[in-house]
Amino acid sequence: MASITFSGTGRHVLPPVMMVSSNNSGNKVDGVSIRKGNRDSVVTNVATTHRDHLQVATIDQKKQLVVPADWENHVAWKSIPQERWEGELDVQGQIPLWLNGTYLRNGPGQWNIGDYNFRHLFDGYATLIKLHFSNGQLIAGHRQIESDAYTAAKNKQKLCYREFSEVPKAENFLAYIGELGNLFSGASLTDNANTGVVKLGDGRVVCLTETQKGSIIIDPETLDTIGKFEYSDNLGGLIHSAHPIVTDEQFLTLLPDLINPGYLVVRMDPGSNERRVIGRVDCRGGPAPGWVHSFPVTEHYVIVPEMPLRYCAQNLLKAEPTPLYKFRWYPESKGFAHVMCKASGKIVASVEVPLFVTFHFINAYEEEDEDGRVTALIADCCEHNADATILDKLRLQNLRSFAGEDVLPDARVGRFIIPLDGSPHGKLEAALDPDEHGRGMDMCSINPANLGKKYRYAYACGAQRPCNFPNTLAKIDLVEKNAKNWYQKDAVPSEPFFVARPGATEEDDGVVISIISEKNGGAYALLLDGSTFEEIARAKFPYGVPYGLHGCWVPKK
Ligand SMILES: CC1=C(/C=C/C(C)=C\C=C\C(C)=C\C=C\C=C(C)\C=C\C=O)C(C)(C)CCC1
Ligand SMILES: [Fe+2]
Repeated sequence: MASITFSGTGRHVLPPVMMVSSNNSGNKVDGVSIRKGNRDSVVTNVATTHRDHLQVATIDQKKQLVVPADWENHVAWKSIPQERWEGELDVQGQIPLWLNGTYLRNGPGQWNIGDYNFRHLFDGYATLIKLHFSNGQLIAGHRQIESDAYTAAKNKQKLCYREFSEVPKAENFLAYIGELGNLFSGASLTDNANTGVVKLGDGRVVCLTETQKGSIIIDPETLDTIGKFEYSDNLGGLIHSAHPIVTDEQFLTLLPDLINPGYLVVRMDPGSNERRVIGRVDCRGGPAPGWVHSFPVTEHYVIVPEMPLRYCAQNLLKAEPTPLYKFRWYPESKGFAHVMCKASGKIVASVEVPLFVTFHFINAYEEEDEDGRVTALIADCCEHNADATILDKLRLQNLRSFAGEDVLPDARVGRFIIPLDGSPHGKLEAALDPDEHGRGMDMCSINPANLGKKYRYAYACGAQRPCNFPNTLAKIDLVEKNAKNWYQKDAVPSEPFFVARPGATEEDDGVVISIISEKNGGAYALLLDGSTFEEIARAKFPYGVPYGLHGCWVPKK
């Protein structure tokens, strides 16, 4: 393997040892192996170019290694240094004594196999973090999820499954033909459950991604991988929404149908592995269903968003990523919102809406007239101004290279107004002035007691510009239409997750948990007061924790 160090004049801290690697002869970070005791010597096989103040070192295309000179400092985009860890953290401030339980956060935390570097944020192998709160104390830990994709990569030291942007290279033509077969059967799709984690009504904790096979049961205490969550029905299909709606009573999700463009709306009861069909929505645009990373519900309805960013079979088959990865933007196919009655499965509205791009719905509720009749549904989401280029902005090279440059596309709280009176069109507008949260907005949570109901507060990551990635935590007041923002220079915070105080009557009575990755290689757990949005406690990790995606709360039994 090429032994490389960084060119340029800056000092480089020796990065930590990587796990997906069998070679212990040198230190490695994201596959970059560095000769011990000789950290500032010459790069092998690497060309250095200068872009403004940044030095970008690139290696040959086959290895895809792109190492900006300063990326090694920001721990947000750096693979986690070891496979597992657990220990008590020193707490500055006061953890509320009522906060007893475990916060779990999932996300892609390992972006390399040996010296092979992944390209996209969403490619990384799932890293599960826990923060266990008990009587004011905090035990933290992390562990890699043992998916088939991760285990195979570790054992064979190569990519074996199709990730978000990474595709295993076929060794010859026959292998390529076999690969195509594997793609159609789903065998080559990843089960790398790196996106979310949910606690089902029966207590099982499941990590999820977009593939159905990437539903993996874990132990919330030890973070052990228990095994696959096998759906026992015959509904088939390969993908589902990465964000099911999960309550103590039910699990609702969408199964996109790529053959006959549409979606099945399905429900699963606690204790069961069998999903039952509530109803089906046929797409109104084509040629494929829109990507449904998430969807919203109200008390009585499921809203099926049909986004013009649609799954794309050709792109799924390609060996090299396209700018929109497995998707394609079809503005001419338009955007729609379909409304299905949860009880009957009937579609009660299907309206055309302005073009939109969203990964995450925040919440939805029913608007009533004075006689209590539901006249419209309101659905809020993190909306990227109908600009799908956000996907490419989340390439690791962009995240690592453009820190501090104002390249994050604008985003807003997109509010859909979906009439139920038979009108053919719905509306989409900003729920508040996007400048309130720096025109950046994603990774949201609410008080779960308000799921599907009229609500006032959303917590999300926002932006303090200039930035290339959301870098604040925002408490958004949808009634007063303003936001409180938490910001710390060079910090990359993950999704602010709201935990309600037991017995609370106010919507924002609780704490907000986030994990902050720091430029200097550090990381800490942060607790903000859900009401004042002031810091109440922080606890430093003894090692760098990268950025992660979504979390859940497992209360003490
Ligand atoms: C989409 C498909 C796949 C994989 C998807 C994965 C692994 C993750 C998607 C995660 C998303 C959309 C997270 C969104 C985060 C948004 C952020 C941080 C925005 C910030 C901007 O302001 C498979 C599994 C490869 C299968 C095909 C489809
Ligand atoms: Fe998500």
